[in-house]
Amino acid sequence: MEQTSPTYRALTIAGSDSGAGAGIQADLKTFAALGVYGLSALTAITAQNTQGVRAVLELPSTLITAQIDAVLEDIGADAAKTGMLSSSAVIEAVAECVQRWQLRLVVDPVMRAKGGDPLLAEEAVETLRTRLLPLAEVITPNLPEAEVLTGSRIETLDEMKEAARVIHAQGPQHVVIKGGHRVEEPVDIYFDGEQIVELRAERIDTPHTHGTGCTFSAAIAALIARGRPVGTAIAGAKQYITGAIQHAPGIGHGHGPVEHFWMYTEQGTPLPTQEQHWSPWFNRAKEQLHGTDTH
Ligand SMILES: Nc1ncnc2c1ncn2[C@@H]1O[C@H](COP(=O)(O)OP(=O)(O)OP(=O)(O)O)[C@@H](O)[C@H]1O
Ligand SMILES: Cc1ncc(COP(=O)(O)O)c(N)n1
Repeated sequence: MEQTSPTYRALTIAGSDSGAGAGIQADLKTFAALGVYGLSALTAITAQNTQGVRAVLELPSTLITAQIDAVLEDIGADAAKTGMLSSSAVIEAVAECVQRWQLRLVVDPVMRAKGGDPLLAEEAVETLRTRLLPLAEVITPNLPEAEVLTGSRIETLDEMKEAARVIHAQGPQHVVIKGGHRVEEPVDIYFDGEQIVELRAERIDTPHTHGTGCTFSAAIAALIARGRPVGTAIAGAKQYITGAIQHAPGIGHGHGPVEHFWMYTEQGTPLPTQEQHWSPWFNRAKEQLHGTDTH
């Protein structure tokens, strides 16, 4: 088959969310929505829904390394992102792979789920800081994560800007402090080592923000994989996550997921109702079916 455009590839190294709003599932949907072929290396399996995390199984580090090596030896990745890494052992294994494969890396330093359940062991914060932060091209802490990484309370925009500088000094080339947890507007602070930029958006009044951090960091990785400059990738990801929250389908009884394919919907109509988009191949399927005994 004739190839019309390059196939961009991005790898997510993260945990599975059975509710599919966050984690590896959110990342793969984001990659697909942004036209990037998504690869995945699972770090942990969680039994989770929109209301909370019920159980967690961390996978052996050797299996995590084996997944990364398997996909990179064969397919390769133009960019990668990390999500839930759960322990020092996992972080060590992932850092070793990132170095060996020279990956362009977006780190979402996931520490807790939206409902407060821990997703990273406390003992692992130091390993995250010393082993992974220096390898990160971009890091995207939310406010509580930035507080842990800086050891300071962060409330005001000035404190967010100071935190971005402190975290930048720990190794990442680009720092985005996410403001989703602010009571006021969800302003994100972006520092590239020289300039501070405020990324502004209106607060959307909704409980459905499960997986916003995963989706945001996956969008940055996807846009980097597509060859966009890092600053453009970050600003683009902010627009993308804002639209995804705006079009959240409103499912589940807690913090519901966002709509990853929002820009392909018409006025927010969910995709499955738009059968005209798939009518060419679906009509072929119906023709085949009508050619047999089963209707
Ligand atoms: N209610 C909202 N309205 C508009 N933007 C939001 C809202 N909540 C979060 N955001 C944006 O979504 C992105 C993710 O931010 P957030 O602070 O929620 O990350 P997070 O806490 O890591 O997410 P999660 O842990 O739920 O995956 C940021 O760009 C943030 O500004
Ligand atoms: C497997 C996994 N990874 C990351 C998150 C964080 O996302 P959120 O804070 O929206 O719950 C999560 N809940 N589960």
